[in-house]
Amino acid sequence: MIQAPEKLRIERLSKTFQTARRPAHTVLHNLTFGVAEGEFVSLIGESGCGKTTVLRIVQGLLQQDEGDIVVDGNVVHGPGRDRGLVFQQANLLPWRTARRNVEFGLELQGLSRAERSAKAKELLDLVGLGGFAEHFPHQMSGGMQQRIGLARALAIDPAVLLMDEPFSALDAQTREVLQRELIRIHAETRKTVLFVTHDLDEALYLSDRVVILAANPGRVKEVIEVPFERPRLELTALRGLPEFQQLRSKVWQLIRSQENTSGSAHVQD
Ligand SMILES: Nc1ncnc2c1ncn2[C@@H]1O[C@H](COP(=O)(O)OP(=O)(O)OP(=O)(O)O)[C@@H](O)[C@H]1O
Repeated sequence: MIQAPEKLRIERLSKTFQTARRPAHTVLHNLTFGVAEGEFVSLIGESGCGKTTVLRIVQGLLQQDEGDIVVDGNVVHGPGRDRGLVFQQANLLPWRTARRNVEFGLELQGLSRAERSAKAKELLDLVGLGGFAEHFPHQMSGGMQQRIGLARALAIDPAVLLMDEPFSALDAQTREVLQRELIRIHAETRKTVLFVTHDLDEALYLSDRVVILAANPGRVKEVIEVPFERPRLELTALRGLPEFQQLRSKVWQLIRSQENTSGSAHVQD
């Protein structure tokens, strides 16, 4: 149950794409949900149902046709430091060290060099890369680069952290390690997180609630409370619980019922 105040509110969001070569396509229609302070919410739904579009609108990179994005009770317009985004690819600046990549977002804030460096080091410690501050991106694995991307997003101390399939390009083992790390970091920072994934187990493992989107147009189909206590068991152990299997199967049925009505579902079973 949500007890904390709402940190992020997505209110009656609608978006239609108009392109010269395709008929108008309404991707989102009247999409409404909220994320409470400190809560971890995942968005899941079939491929093309509009998950990334929601995140881009929340981030302010894309303009909605109708509806509001409300952060801390204020309607926001355009990008802002109150929202940090982690993408599928870390997109680090290759000529900068890990520390200087994390410092990037701090440079616009008028902090002194010493303050920036101290903050970046603290965040690199948080993501487990304290010993790699002076390494360049090409000297690091994909998983390490994603950790730096997370540290960079956290550097601006956003009210809401937006994550768009941040682990989907990683191998299964690295992915599990980073999922575990994200649970720890979320527990330590108590950040409000909106997370997009194709992976049902990942959504159930990480989240307090899972918002299932229906497609064409994208809208909330159902919101599922994830009842497993924190700190959570390892994913492998969680998967063994009958409660987990039942919940998983319920969510899977909800997603599949969309697939039957509207075509392809690319949610990982
Ligand atoms: N800039 C754009 N112009 C036109 N159509 C777009 C644009 N961006 C997204 N779309 C369309 O909007 C729909 C939703 O795309 P979106 O990427 O939000 O879906 P998604 O649920 O994140 O998909 P996936 O799970 O495959 O990443 C798709 O049909 C896509 O082709």
